[in-house]
Amino acid sequence: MNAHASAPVTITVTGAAGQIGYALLFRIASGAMLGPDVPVKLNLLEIPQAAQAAEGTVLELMDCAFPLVTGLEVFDDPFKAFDGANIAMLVGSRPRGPGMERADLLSANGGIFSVQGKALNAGAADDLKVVVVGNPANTNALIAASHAKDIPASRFTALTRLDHDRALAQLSAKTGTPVSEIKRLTIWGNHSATQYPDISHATVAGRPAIELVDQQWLADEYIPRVAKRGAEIISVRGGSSAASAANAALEHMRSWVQGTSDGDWTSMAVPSDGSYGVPEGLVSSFPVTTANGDYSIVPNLEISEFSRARIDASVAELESERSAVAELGLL
Ligand SMILES: NC(=O)C1=CN([C@@H]2O[C@H](COP(=O)(O)OP(=O)(O)OC[C@H]3O[C@@H](n4cnc5c(N)ncnc54)[C@H](O)[C@@H]3O)[C@@H](O)[C@H]2O)C=CC1
Ligand SMILES: O=C([O-])CC(=O)C(=O)O
Repeated sequence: MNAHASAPVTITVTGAAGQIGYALLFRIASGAMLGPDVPVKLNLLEIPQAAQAAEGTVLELMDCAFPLVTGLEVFDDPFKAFDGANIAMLVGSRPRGPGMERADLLSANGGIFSVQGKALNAGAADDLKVVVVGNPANTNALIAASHAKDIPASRFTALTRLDHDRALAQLSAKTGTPVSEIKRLTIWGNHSATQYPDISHATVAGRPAIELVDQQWLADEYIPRVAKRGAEIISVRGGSSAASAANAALEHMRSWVQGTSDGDWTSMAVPSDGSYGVPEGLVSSFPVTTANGDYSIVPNLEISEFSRARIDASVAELESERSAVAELGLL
């Protein structure tokens, strides 16, 4: 008799031999993403030069004897790796180094996502869910979606959960309140230094967050700290965030599949439906709730002038990235 109630979910992780891949795969295999009753088949995609290292990770995954793992395979061909994929976690791409902005990676990484969009279109499962982690994540998701004409663009999302979690952690530290007591925080816009971590609708232990902190701290310390945290990690750690990024990617997918809690929301970069004045189609971060495997942008939030200016600035950056990749012929 099959010990598991459900059929295995096929999860393709790209960049499997990289630092995020190494921090992510073991946790997915343990059931931390889809739950303790859901068997998983893991497809690991790498470039040919790194396929052997990914094979080494497979040996280690085997050695964990995870009861939920029903398959483990390494590929260097995206068309094979995405065949039948229910979930695609697009991590594989070059990280930035010190002194670079994420947008500097557009031309280096953009090409990866046009090919992967085509490969997903060719063979992924009908219920496909995609999260793009590789930077610049929002625009890479736009590129992938534009090459997957038969898949609804709404299935292509990008990771701003790490920014969301960083914003929670900083507000928790400032107010001396556990993160579990902080709700309704939002990351708007691009996963870049222009992102806007917004606490105007957030509550801390049931109280409006804006009553607990002063405006100067918010504008001069909190927002830049969260928005530039990636660069801070690179300078202190000597390499870009890995385990925290893997955790955020896992949480992004866990929320999408398992749902957000009542009275709270999370942040995901998703193709805009025109909400909050964000031009349709741009992959921009919004407050979202999730239920039954679908997400919805939280409607009708009041947007102050302070927030409006910041959302607009980040969206303008997304528009310029879209123009840049269109000029590179990547859309
Ligand atoms: N959205 C977010 O919040 C975050 C995004 N990132 C981004 O995630 C990406 C990966 O970061 P790391 O794992 O630290 O980099 P890494 O350099 O350690 O690993 C990247 C892996 O991707 C592989 N790769 C390259 N091209 C590929 C392709 N076409 N198909 C499959 N695999 C491919 C490489 O061989 C390498 O093993 C970077 O672009 C980084 O900037 C990192 C942290 C947070
Ligand atoms: O900053 C980087 O290049 C890596 C990243 O996206 C992050 O840590 O948020």
